[in-house]
Amino acid sequence: MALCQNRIMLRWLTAGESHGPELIALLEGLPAGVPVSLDAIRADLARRKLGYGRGARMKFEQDALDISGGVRHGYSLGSPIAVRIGNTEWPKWVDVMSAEPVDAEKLAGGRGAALTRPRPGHADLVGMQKYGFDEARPVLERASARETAARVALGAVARSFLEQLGITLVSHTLSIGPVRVPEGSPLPLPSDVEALDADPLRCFDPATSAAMVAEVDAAHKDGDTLGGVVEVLAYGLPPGLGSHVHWDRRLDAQLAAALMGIQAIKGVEVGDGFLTTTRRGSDAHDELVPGDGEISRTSDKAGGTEGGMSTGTVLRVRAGMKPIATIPHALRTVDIATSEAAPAHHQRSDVCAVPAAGVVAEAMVALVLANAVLEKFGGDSIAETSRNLQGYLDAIPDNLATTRLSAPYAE
Ligand SMILES: Cc1cc2nc3c(=O)[nH]c(=O)nc-3n(C[C@H](O)[C@H](O)[C@H](O)COP(=O)(O)O)c2cc1C
Ligand SMILES: C=C(O[C@@H]1CC(C(=O)O)=C[C@@H](OP(=O)(O)O)[C@H]1O)C(=O)O
Repeated sequence: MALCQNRIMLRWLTAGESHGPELIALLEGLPAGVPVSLDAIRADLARRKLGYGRGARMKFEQDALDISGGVRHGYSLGSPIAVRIGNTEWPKWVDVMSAEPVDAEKLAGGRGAALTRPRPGHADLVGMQKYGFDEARPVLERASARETAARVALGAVARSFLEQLGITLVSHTLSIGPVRVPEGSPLPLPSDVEALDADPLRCFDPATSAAMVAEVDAAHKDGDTLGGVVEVLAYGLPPGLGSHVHWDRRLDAQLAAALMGIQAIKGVEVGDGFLTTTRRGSDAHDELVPGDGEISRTSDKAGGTEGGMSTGTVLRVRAGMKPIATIPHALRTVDIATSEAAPAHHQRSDVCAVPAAGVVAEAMVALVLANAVLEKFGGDSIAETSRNLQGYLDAIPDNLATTRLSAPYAE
């Protein structure tokens, strides 16, 4: 949900635990007439499972998708869209996650055993303190990034809405641990998405991707885990989404909050972000030059926003993910049942989930941009939103018109 307190146009909520029967997601405020295809959502759910270094669960668990409201014959109705994603692992967890009380002997040992050795870096310990639990299961079930499947499903719908307006998103992996795509590498275009999804790490640079695979192998061998950085690009945005007039109307602030709301994301950059802080002002900004009937920017260091508003160039945001906290070579912790030192609990986990985080980041950016579009242009049907957008673009006076794609990225 966008940060904006008083002008939320698009609302979204998810529910469900990692090993519960299903995830539920609701999207409210989408205009009518947006194509919503179960196959397209399934394709995005499959993309979220991709990535070299994902754990065993990704191989055997299927996302059983169903839409139970808001869509008819492949198009949105304008009513709330309700999505269900069944966890096919559920039969193994019926007792452990039952909504009804369960006899204690059914939970003794195995999956139902109390998790009293909290993992440093996960939500376990502070969640127990805050919610008054004596073991980590009730905390980790909702902290788990299994929930991101629900957000990706809604993000696929938001992406379809944006695509109707000529706005296309691309996400890719910039770094895994210390291995990084060289600075200044070309940005992937919408036409590169298929190739990106085929890459083991969703990295656009083949040599870097090969080095990333080696890095994941090395971490796996050492019983360790890795983080990294993903980037999301949005092509085709109009200028003027978001606003400079108040903190919670700023598009960059809304994007940062949405990205930071993804499990394990610890840093967000817009455009060149922290690199810009090392430059002098004369080298930090995108100069404006007269173009062929339109004003052009000479570069895109800002990453597509100025003053909290989209500039109409390529939006470029990054999210930095910390290494996975469930580490085979377990970290030190305290068993809260005995107050003795102990290794943190570990059953299985991802070695690296950065490529998946890129797909989740893309979904979050899609939802924030869809909200920003609806805030600016409104519309109860996609035709009305589209008309309003075109009317706004047509009304920008010639002497203020800017080139939508800055030179290096234009297709
Ligand atoms: C796609 C994805 C997959 C993840 N997989 C795991 C995992 O297998 N094991 C784990 O401990 N954490 C995993 N995490 C991260 C935890 O969910 C996260 O660290 C935890 O909820 C605590 O939140 P925090 O890191 O933001 O403090 C994953 C995160 C994402 C985005
Ligand atoms: C299930 C998913 O991710 C899970 C996210 C996660 C965590 O702690 O965040 C821990 C792992 O779950 P488990 O402990 O059951 O193996 C991941 O597999 C998924 O992304 O669909």
